[in-house]
Amino acid sequence: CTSARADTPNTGADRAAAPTAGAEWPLTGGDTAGTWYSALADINETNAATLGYAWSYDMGTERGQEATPLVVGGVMYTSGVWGNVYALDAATGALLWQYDPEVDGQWGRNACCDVVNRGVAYRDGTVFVASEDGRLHAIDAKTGKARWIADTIINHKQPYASTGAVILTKDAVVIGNAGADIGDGDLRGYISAWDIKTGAFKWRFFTVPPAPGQPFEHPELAMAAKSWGPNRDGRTQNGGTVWDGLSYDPETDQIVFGTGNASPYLRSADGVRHDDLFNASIIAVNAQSGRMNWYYQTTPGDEWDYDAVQKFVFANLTIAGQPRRVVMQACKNGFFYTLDLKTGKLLSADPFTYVNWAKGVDLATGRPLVTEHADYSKSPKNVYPSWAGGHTWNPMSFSPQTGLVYIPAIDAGNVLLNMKANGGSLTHLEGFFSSDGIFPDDLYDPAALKRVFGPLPAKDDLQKERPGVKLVREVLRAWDPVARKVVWERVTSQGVRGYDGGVLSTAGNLVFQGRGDGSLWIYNARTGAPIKTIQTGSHIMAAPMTYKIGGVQYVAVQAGYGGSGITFPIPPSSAAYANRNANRILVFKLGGSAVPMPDKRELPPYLPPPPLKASPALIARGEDKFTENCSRCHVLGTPGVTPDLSRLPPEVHASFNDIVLKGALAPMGMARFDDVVTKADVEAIHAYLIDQQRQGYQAQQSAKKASH
Ligand SMILES: O=C(O)c1cc(C(=O)O)c2c(n1)C(=O)C(=O)c1cc(C(=O)O)[nH]c1-2
Ligand SMILES: [Ca+2]
Repeated sequence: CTSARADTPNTGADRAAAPTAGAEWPLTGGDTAGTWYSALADINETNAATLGYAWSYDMGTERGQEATPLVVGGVMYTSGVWGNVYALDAATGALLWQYDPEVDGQWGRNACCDVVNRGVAYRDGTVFVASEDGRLHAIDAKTGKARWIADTIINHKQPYASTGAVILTKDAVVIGNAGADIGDGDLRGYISAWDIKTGAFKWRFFTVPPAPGQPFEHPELAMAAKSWGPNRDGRTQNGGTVWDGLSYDPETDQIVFGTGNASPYLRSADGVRHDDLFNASIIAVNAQSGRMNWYYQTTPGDEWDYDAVQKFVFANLTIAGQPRRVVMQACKNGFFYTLDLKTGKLLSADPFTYVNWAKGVDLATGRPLVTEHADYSKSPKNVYPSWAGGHTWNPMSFSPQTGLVYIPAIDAGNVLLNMKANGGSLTHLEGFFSSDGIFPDDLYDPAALKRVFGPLPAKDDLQKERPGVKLVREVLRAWDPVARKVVWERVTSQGVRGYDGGVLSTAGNLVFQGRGDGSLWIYNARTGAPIKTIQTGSHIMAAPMTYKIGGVQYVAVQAGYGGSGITFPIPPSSAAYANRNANRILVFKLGGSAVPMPDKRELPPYLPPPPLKASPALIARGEDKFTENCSRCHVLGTPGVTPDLSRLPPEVHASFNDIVLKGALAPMGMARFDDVVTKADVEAIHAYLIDQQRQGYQAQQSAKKASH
């Protein structure tokens, strides 16, 4: 079902490691090789300039959209926030059905980076999705009704979530999960396999060993346990979540996946950085047994949130004169890895973006040559890449036609600090443990951060490392995996993070990528010359895909801002700053029209704040507690993905304690926090918010007066 259609040229398919997507797009990544490449060439470099709007579908939500839709049998299947599934007529956009997994809003807290979902899987009339709460749903593709549901989470007290796309092996559905950045570091990452027909449990592979003294669930963990050093407590020192990048290679019957960071980041009890297997590793397991075939650790003793979960691409490459079937990854840690798919042998590891945490990778040992600069335990360091990664979940694309990999790279460092040692008022930050990683972007203001985080380096000093290059930017890079170098590149945003999109390439010699500013760019795949730009008015983070129905080739992409960007104010450059953050599926065709713009964003006015009698000390404590527990999702005084808490209406003020401590708004996704904040904390947070509202209200009233 994944073969290219006869009416489409497929010039480079000999270099692909799996049948290429054509009229249909049956897997999230287009094919089992995960190339995000299509053999369709009706839209090509000679006519792409006439590409325009065909149809769109408003998904009814306003958060991050990260999935790539599938098209099978004329129907588009895709997922949105919480794991909602949509089935649409792929020619018209008419909704056939929508499936709501009915996730308890309390689970929203477990998602470090928004309640996103990265896609569905399809086989023989059934659609599979992982909902945000880690349940696996098999849905009848005709009716949209559940066939079976399996709860894949082993411990509901720990902050597990699931955001990645599931994969299908010959007879199983395989699911990963998330949560290695939050809580106190108590959860263990794992993947699990479930019978594709019945949903019955088959096997589970843990990525880190159990606590010392506990029995190993499978033999690989005995070896992993030896790499943790003598002082691991095992209760809080874990990690290794598989939150994206699950791949299945039918030829070797292997599942290839990456594991997330170790948690917490700074956890060494004896001052020594231990490897801590299998954190930040690439692993291949036998799809039948779940037993490990090989592993390669990208970032031993990961202290930088360098999850190795970025999506994999399988390809046939000639390396050093030898034909090889390889697995490639542009890792969060800034290195582009090429490994032999069968054996896991490391073939190359080269920086595809600016890197200063390691000097390189020793190909003989496979180990990175970690620099002193990477050690932020004693003083803050601007470490490249940032915790967001040199490349993250946004799909890269491999064109077997050009032999190039198109990487949406994040060329940014982050000021990492040990909060316990830096003299700030805060020593713990939810989502970062006792570290923090601050982007030195155009808005970076060390003076404003000093009370809470302690002294931080001045921007001018950081700039000296790379004069003339913005400290935060995003760059689309065409990477030659054989010559191991950049062939062309385009800066897609700079100054502040653009949260630009994933990539699609096609046999029409085209590369498609959306940007945070709402534009969809189409490039010549060989040269990088821009062919066409379409303004959509919607922030695009996800990757486009393409399909053909009734003789017409379409390009589709999901739009919506959120993901890890939920933590920060929406950047003024984002389309979601000027316009409503409408979650839309946007579809294009040759000769199409202009895209209808979403409504303009309207900020609610500041209402008069409730009376406040609070000491400056209480307000400062409120700022600390807000930063520690609330700022992962909420912003103040500026557009955000979730409500701006400096503009609360009277009814929210009246029930503030019940919302935070009793979950009064849990059905809307605002979880209760009574296990981490006390009533006194909530009073302090509320005082801080009222004070923020007072400042906003006063500024608004003076502006009104001035304009009269
Ligand atoms: O370690 C983890 O469990 C985990 C999970 C997730 C996630 O599930 O979205 C992200 C991260 N880490 C992470 O480090 C990260 O930068 C990130 C960005 C995003 C996103 O969707 O934009 N998710 C995640
Ligand atoms: Ca992580």
